Amino acid sequence: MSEQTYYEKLITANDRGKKAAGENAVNYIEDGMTLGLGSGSTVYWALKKLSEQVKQGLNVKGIPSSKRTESWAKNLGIPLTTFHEIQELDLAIDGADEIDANLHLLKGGGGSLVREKIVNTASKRVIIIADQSKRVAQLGNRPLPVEVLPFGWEVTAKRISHLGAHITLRDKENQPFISDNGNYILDCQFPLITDPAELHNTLIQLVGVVETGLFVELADRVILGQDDELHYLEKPKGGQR
Ligand SMILES: O=C[C@H](O)[C@H](O)[C@H](O)COP(=O)(O)O
Repeated sequence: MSEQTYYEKLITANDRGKKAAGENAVNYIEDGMTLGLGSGSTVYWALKKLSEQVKQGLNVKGIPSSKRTESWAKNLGIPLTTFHEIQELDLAIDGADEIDANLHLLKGGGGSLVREKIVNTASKRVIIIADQSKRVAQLGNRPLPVEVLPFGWEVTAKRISHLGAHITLRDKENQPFISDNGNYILDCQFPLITDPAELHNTLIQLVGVVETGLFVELADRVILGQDDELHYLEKPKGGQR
């Protein structure tokens, strides 16, 4: 079964929620905008809807946050640009693996966290789309993806484990998973994460760590879907980008 056919099966309420949230996010796109195109199965639906509007004459340009998104966008006829041409984007639309009440995110389930963070931080506004199951009281129910340099990854993993995490080197078909940037991903199961900013700041200082999947104060709005029903979460007042 192709990846696209798999996504389009829409078996569960959460599958249908991803579609509803992804399609709804396209309402925030205006003619002439430059877009950050996030990664994952929820973003797939946003791209599909966006492609319909592009066919009807909407003028936008996007920067994809993964090779997979780039290939989808090309197949769907969405015009692309690069950071060589433009360094600030109007709006990024991206998925997430966990979302807490402060709109802090845990991301990287698909291994695209580095490019996603570059794209999101380059965007004036970030809208996160997800099914309702991604909403959590506290981040860290699932392992935190951390992208690391392959050289000496064992040393980096040991240092992270000293911070209290159980580490698994992500694999794909019995080989280490390689990110779009040629790096490894360590899936780090911490006890629940009480202070995402502090944990990110600690991890990012370790030599060998390229980026963490903690996205703190980056999301401006979250659209959560379950079946056809949508719920919106706004960044708490006083939050900064
Ligand atoms: O690396 C992957 C990304 O962070 C995705 O945005 C995240 O895993 C959510 O993916 P999905 O929409 O497939 O649940």
